[in-house]
Formats: sequence, structure tokens, C-alpha cells
Amino acid sequence: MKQFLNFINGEFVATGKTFDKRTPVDNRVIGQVHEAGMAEVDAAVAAAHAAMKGEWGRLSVVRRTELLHAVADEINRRFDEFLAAELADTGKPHSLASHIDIPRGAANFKVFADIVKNVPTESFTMTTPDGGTAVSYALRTPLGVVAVVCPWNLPLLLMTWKVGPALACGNAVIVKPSEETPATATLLAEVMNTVGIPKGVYQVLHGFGPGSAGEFLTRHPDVDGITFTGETRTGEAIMAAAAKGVRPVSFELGGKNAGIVFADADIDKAVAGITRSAFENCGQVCLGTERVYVQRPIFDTFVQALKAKAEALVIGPPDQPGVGLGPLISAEHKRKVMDYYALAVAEGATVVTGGGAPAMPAALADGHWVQPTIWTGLPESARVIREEIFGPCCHIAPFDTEAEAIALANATDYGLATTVWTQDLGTAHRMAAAIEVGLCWINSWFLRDLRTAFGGAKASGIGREGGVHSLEFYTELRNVMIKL
Ligand SMILES: NC(=O)C1=CN([C@@H]2O[C@H](COP(=O)(O)OP(=O)(O)OC[C@H]3O[C@@H](n4cnc5c(N)ncnc54)[C@H](O)[C@@H]3O)[C@@H](O)[C@H]2O)C=CC1
Ligand SMILES: O=C(O)/C=C/C=C(\O)C(=O)O
Repeated sequence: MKQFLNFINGEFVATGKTFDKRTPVDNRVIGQVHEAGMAEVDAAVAAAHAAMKGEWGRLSVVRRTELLHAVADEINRRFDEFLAAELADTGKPHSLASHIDIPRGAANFKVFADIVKNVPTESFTMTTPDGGTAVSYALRTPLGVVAVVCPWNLPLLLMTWKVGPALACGNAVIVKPSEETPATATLLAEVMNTVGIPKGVYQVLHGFGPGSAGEFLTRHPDVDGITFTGETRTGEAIMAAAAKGVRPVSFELGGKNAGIVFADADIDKAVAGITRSAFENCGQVCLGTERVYVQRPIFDTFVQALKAKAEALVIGPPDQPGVGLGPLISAEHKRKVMDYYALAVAEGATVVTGGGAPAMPAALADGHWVQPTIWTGLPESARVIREEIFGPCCHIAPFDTEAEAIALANATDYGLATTVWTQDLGTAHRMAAAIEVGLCWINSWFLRDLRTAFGGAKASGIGREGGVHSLEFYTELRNVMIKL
């Protein structure tokens, strides 16, 4: 049986306490995960500080960024192993993980290495009160030991999205992968040793949140900052932990994102786009669209077209040809999504398609499969429209005017992303300015340029990462003033 060990100070470390890792495809146990306790957290934090004071802290930016390029190259060299590990942990389609998760996992190291090497800091010259001159400039120093707490939906991609810039800026990281997806963070530890990243710079602690590695790590007084992607309520708990010692946090949290389709949109492109934004990764993407608003003249046509797309999705395991929809991550998450499917009916929804679990072959019957689901007819007050479900489902409602679409999109506590479909440039610009989100896609969805700011407004997050914005969190900015 595969053993997922912690990685502390350059060594793989077993603990006396393990839990099962099951694959979502058929619920078989595929590994034992070694849960880190307080002793392992203490050891990792001490090793991280030692690394910062040692060789890693003294490394030139050039050498540090060369090492990060080597990490990316080594991930690419072991691409098939990373892919197999991610597929076993998540059950997502091969086509998705091979095009998005693993390539982005590698790219996150190269992009931020290059950004750190090339971004200047500010400098000013001024006249002093005595008529002399002073020059000031900014220095960026690492934040220190950074806890990286990760979710299970895009495990390698979202973890390296934080580890890449954190290491590029000279920090040491301690990663707490989701208990559901321990594999790729552990595999990355092998890569770190192979390319010669000094011990203590990248460490992995497995376990759960409350009462386990997640809580112990984020409460640890010697952790200098915490970066987290996951549920908004977990963000609240981590923020409370970080308050002690006034430690900075960077959060990318949940969403209840609106997709808006105007009557002038290219309907085929809009339907294809919303098919992706509602159902990709079995709806387990925080950027996904669970509320769709369609302008009334094309409402019926759009609903029928999206229904046809949903029903054409092939549900199955990662390596099945043509598969478009994998399982949900866990039995617990399937229960949550199925509860929402039942709630939608109780709240009075019309089920356009789906609403249940598909019949699967006997070998897959214990997997966490659900049908892609579309509802219409709910009032905006329905819980299914207000709460993040994180499954392959959406509600579609009609709207008449641009002002109404804006009001509907903004009537949520969340503010992560939106996708707007229109061929009118004026409409596109006005919507982009009016919708309260961190990310606004026009005639596209999940189209990413890693140099741009990424994050959520309102209850969807704190701060932005991406490009130079990552440097704002992963470094301290020091101003140096020199009187000449
Ligand atoms: N990106 C997103 O927006 C994501 C949203 N979700 C949503 O969250 C729901 C719950 O999924 P979970 O995996 O349980 O998400 P979660 O937010 O509870 O867990 C994410 C990470 O935080 C850790 N964690 C949990 N509680 C913690 C605490 N008190 N202190 C420190 N670390 C803690 C977990 O062990 C995991 O590594 C899902 O059903 C889904 O709706 C889940 C994953 C990603
Ligand atoms: O960084 C990206 O490109 C993707 C981010 C997606 C999430 O944060 C998510 O689904 O949780």
C-alpha cells in the first residue's frame, strides 16, 4: 500500500497515526497518509527558520531562480508520475489534468522565478528641508516562514501557485495539502531533493484542519504568514488563528459566481463557455458558474442548448476515452451536493436535466458520481442560489435589462469571478466596471495570464496573488532613505 509521508528538513517522516486515502472513482483505499501532530509541526517550523538563516537565506536571486527553473523542468520530466498521482487522488479526466493541472504546476515555478528577477523596486530623489538631497529606494526581503494551506480541487496547481512565488521571494514554505489529495505535494518533495533545494525550504505536513496539522500549523507562533485557498468558513478560522501575533494572510475563498449571457452573444460560444464554467472538474472550481442569467429573448434557446451539452457529457474514470465529467472528491462531498439537489426540488426548482446520481457499471458503483444538473424557476432567495454548492450544477434565470443583470450578479456575499457573454463592447466594459468581483471574464472563462492579479472581493478573499501582486504578500517592503 502506498505510504504518504510527511517531508521535514529534507527527510520523509512516518508517524504513528495514519488515515486512509481513497480514490473517488470507486472508493478503494489506495494509500495510507501519515498524519502530522504538534511535534512534526514544531520540527518543520524550526527547520524552516534554520533554512532561512542558512544556505537558502544567503543564496543569490540568480541561483535561487535557477533552482526554481530546475524544479519546473523536473516536474515536466516526471510529468507522467505527477499526472498519475493527481488522477488517482482526484479521479478527474486525464484531458483536464494533463492540460491544466500538471503543466500549470510546473509553470508556476518558472513564471514567478522570472518575475522576481525582473521586477524593479521604486526609487525617489528629493530635496531635504536644509536644501540638500536625499535618495530613497525600496528593498524587498522575504516574509519568512509561510504556511501554505491547500484544497483538493486543483491540488498541484493551487499549491504551486503559492509555493512558486513564495520560494522565488526567498521564503521557506510548509505545505498542508488537503487530506483528500496528499500525493502531488509529496511527489514534489522528491523533486525538491533531486534538484538540490536546501532542506527545510519546502516541507509537507499531512493531516486535517481542526485539531490536526492544519490548525497546529496556522496557530504556530513562529509561522510568519499564512496563504490559503478553500472555503470561506475555513478562512475565518485561519484568520482568527493568524490574529494572534498579527500575522498576514492571503486568502482565496469561495464563490457563487454569476454567468451573464446577453441576447447579442455568439450563442454557440456562450453555451460552450457556460458548459465549461458550470461543469468542468465536476463543478469543483471556485471560479465556476452556479448562477446563470440569460437575457429573455434567448432564454429558452439557451436552456435547451445547455441541457443538450450537459446530457452529452461522458461521465467516467480518468482514462476512459472522451470522458468529460469525473467523480466528486469524496463521499462526504457527494452527500453535500446530493443534499443540494434534493433541496432544489424542495425549494420548487424545475429540474431541466440531472438532479441525481448516474447509473454506473458495477466496478465504479461505489464512486462519487453525480449527474450534471440544471435548474430553472427558483426565486433569488433560494438557498441553492445563495450558497456555494461546488458541484456540476447551475440555476438559469432570465433577465431583461443590463441594470437588472448587474443587480442580480451583485446580490451575493461573495465576489470572486464572473463570465459575461456579449458582442457589444460598451456592454462588456460597463459590466466589467459594475460587477463586484476580483475576476471578470468577457467571452471567456478561466483564461489565465499568470502576470495578472488573481483573487476575490467581498467574502471571496483577502488580497491578490499573481504577477507582481504575489510579491506584495511574500515579501516585506523596506524603504531605505539616504541623506546625501
Ligand atoms: N477553492 C475553493 O473555493 C474551495 C472550496 N471548497 C468548498 O469547501 C467545502 C469543504 O471542503 P474542504 O476540503 O473541507 O475545504 P476546507 O476549506 O475546509 O479545507 C481546505 C484546507 O484547509 C484545511 N483546513 C480546514 N480547516 C482548517 C482549520 N481550522 N485550520 C487550518 N486548516 C484547516 C483543510 O485540511 C484543507 O487542507 C467543499 O464542499 C467546497 O464547497 C473546497 C475546496 C476548495
Ligand atoms: O489559479 C488558477 O488559475 C485557478 C484557481 C482556481 C481556484 O482557486 C479554485 O478553483 O479553487
